[in-house]
Formats: sequence, C-alpha cells, structure tokens
Amino acid sequence: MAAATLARRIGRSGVAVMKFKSPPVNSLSLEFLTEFSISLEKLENNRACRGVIITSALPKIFSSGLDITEMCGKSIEHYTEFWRAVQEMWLRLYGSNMVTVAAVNGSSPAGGCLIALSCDYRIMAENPKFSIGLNEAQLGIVAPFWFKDTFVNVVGHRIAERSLQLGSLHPAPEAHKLGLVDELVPEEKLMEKAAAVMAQWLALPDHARQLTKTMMRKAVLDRLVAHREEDIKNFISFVSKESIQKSLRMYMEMLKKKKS
Ligand SMILES: CCCCC/C=C\C/C=C\CC/C=C/CC(=O)SCCNC(=O)CCNC(=O)[C@H](O)C(C)(C)COP(=O)(O)OP(=O)(O)OC[C@H]1O[C@@H](n2cnc3c(N)ncnc32)[C@H](O)[C@@H]1OP(=O)(O)O
Repeated sequence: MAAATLARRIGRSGVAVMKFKSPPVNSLSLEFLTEFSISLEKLENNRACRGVIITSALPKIFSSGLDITEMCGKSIEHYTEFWRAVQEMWLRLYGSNMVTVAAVNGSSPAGGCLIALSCDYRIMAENPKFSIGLNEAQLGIVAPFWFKDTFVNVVGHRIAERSLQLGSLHPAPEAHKLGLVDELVPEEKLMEKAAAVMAQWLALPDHARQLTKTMMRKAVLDRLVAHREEDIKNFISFVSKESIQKSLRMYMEMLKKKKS
C-alpha cells in the first residue's frame, strides 16, 4: 500500500491495536478503506488474534468520515469502486468474530462514527470538544439504511431517528448520555481502559461470544449482503445528482473557509 494508514500490533494477549494514521484527519479514502479491510481480514485469519482495539494516531481526530473528495466530480466507475469499499469495510468490521473495541480519542463524524458504532464497545475521551454522530443530513446527504440500522442497534429507534434527522454531532458527554458511547475516560487513560475492557470480553469462551454476536447482528448484515448491488446503484444515482454535488462542494468550501 502506498500510504501507511494503519499500524497494527498483536500482543501476547492476542489483542491487536490498529491506529489510524492518515493526516490530516483520517478521512476514509478508497485507499484507506481498502487497507483497513485487508488489515481486518488478516487479523481475522490470524488464530493468534482474538481482539482488536481501534484508535487514532492523530491528535483530536478519530476519523473525519468518508473522504468527501471521493464523492465529488468522479466517474460512475469510481463511485462504484468507492462504495463497494465502504460496504466491504463495514461487512468485515460489523461481522467480525473478534472482540472489537473503539478507543475514540477525537472527533468522529459520519463514517468515523459508523466505525465506532460497528465495534462491540466504545470508550471515548471525555473531552467536550470531541463530538460523534451521523451528521450526513447536515451535508445534504442521507445515511444509507445500514448506517441507520447500525445506529439503531446501539441507541434505539427514537434517539437514532432524532439524531439522524437533525444530523447531530454529539459532544462526548451527550454521546455518553445517549448511549452512543459506552464510557468516557480521561484521554490519557483511554488505551489502559480499552485493554481492561478487552480482557473482560476475552475472559469468555470465544465460541459462545461469537455465536451470540452473530445472532445479534446477522439480520442487519444479511440485509446489506442481499441488497448490495441495489445499494451501490442507489449511492451512484444519489451522489450523481447535480444538487447533491453542489451540497458536497459547498460543504467542502465551508470547511476550508472555517480556517481563514
Ligand atoms: C432515500 C434515498 C437514499 C439513498 C441513499 C443512498 C446512498 C447514500 C448516499 C450518500 C451517503 C454518503 C455517506 C457519507 C458519510 C460520510 O462520512 S460523509 C463525511 C462527513 N464528514 C464530516 O462532515 C466531517 C467534516 N470535517 C470536519 O468537520 C473537520 O474537518 C474535523 C474532522 C472536525 C477536523 O477539524 P479540523 O479543524 O481539525 O480540520 P479541518 O476542518 O481544517 O480539516 C483539515 C483538512 O481536511 C479536510 N477534510 C476534513 N474532513 C474531510 C472529509 N471528510 N473528506 C475530505 N476532506 C476532509 C478539510 O477540508 C481540510 O482540508 P484543507 O483545507 O485542504 O487543509
């Protein structure tokens, strides 16, 4: 891979640590997503690995979500490849047999939030400047049904409905209150806490935990598998609309202006 987006390490405890490292904001480009999926596949196939902690090597940002430039002014072929890579990443992570813990050490909008939601447990740094949520509506786009399903499975229908319609980004304390993250800890304690949670989950026999996880997640995973091609078509037709392209361009401009 051209860019070193991820570092991973499997300790004697059978736990890998994956650190997102794609400056400036760990946006999920096609290359990043491909590398992430391959890394997950390798860990999944490694019998020595029973769990993975996902965090960021960058200060203040866990992941800024899907790389918006991948959805602007590109060809149908590119959109197809990109969206398939997004689907693949989610199918691997949400369907993983490993214990997955997100150590959310920075802001995590949209696709970044999806990664955290797809893990078994979320611990977030208790910094109110860090926020997390599915804010797609704020960009004038719509979270796909499997983003929504993943969200509903974590926080329940009512909270998900309100949060999705408003495209809310919840500061860490609010995210904790809503159940979007399981725990808040001081930033310097995040990895220590993630390791402790991991040890607790790994204390159970793998087969019982894995079968239970499959039972809880299968319906949602199967729904995307059954409608994968249709979902790609929907993405392409949605993102190809001039009105959507305009919204995305304006959002990127707003991000740039914010700096000046
Ligand atoms: C009913 C029919 C339904 C059909 C539906 C079918 C399909 C669905 C269709 C579409 C769904 C698509 C789903 C998308 C999910 C997503 O993930 S969209 C991405 C959402 N992400 C965001 O909104 C985050 C935007 N970024 C920020 O808020 C901030 O950057 C930050 C993360 C909080 C960091 O702030 P900070 O001040 O530290 O940094 P800067 O803002 O200065 O950013 C630095 C640099 O990075 C660029 N950038 C930031 N985020 C992104 C990104 N997501 N993609 C690409 N580039 C990004 C930013 O522009 C700066 O660039 P520079 O000015 O050139 O330095």
